[in-house]
Amino acid sequence: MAGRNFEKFVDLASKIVAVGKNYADHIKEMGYAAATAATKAEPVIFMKPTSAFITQGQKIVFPPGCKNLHHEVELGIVIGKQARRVPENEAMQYVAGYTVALDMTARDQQEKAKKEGLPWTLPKGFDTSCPVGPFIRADQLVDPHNVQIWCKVNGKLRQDGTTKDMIFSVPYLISYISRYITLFPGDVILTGTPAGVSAVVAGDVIEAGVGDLSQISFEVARNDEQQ
Ligand SMILES: CC(=O)CC(=O)C(=O)O
Ligand SMILES: [Mg+2]
Repeated sequence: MAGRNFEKFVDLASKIVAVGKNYADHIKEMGYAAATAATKAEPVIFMKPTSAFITQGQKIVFPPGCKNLHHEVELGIVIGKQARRVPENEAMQYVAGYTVALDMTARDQQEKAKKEGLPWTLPKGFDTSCPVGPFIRADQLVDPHNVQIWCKVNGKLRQDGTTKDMIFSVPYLISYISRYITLFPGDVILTGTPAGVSAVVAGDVIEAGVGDLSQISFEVARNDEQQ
């Protein structure tokens, strides 16, 4: 990790690994069955392509056919060195830092996929579905399990959570994911969203942050190819 510049982690990343159902209040608002001791050992994992990344100055664009686009604010973990089958008690050594991220979700298309037992690749992985903020060095966020994550739409607070409420911790997630998928420097893990997800329309401005350490502002645009 030493000597490597993670300010532009988006250019280094080879993948985005996302965690679902990591906050009990979001599990409840989505109408999912409550987490049990059994489900607690098994986080929900899905992926977004790196073409989903956008950074400040770019716009979030509705994917084709989507009529219900949701914001999900999440703490992003930026991986600092190759991680394969990492034990939980060593996992924090693999963290270069953090960022604020939006897991933009075509909710109507995700609900359809869920009903049909199909993957969430397009509802979660379309171009512009992963806006990210500035890099936060690991030493700037000493306790990633005690920081506010928030999201406003047009100045109105919609999500106001704390990472204290994550069901699966940062080291658990790195350890769990790296048992199956090797993580590389710059890769980003999205750690799940708290309650308050809601719909946005073209012209809305979404602001989000991890405490006051990393903040973003993105405008939502319609898709000009929209039928
Ligand atoms: C239901 C979801 O969309 C899962 C997810 O992304 C989450 O953050 O939770
Ligand atoms: Mg999410």
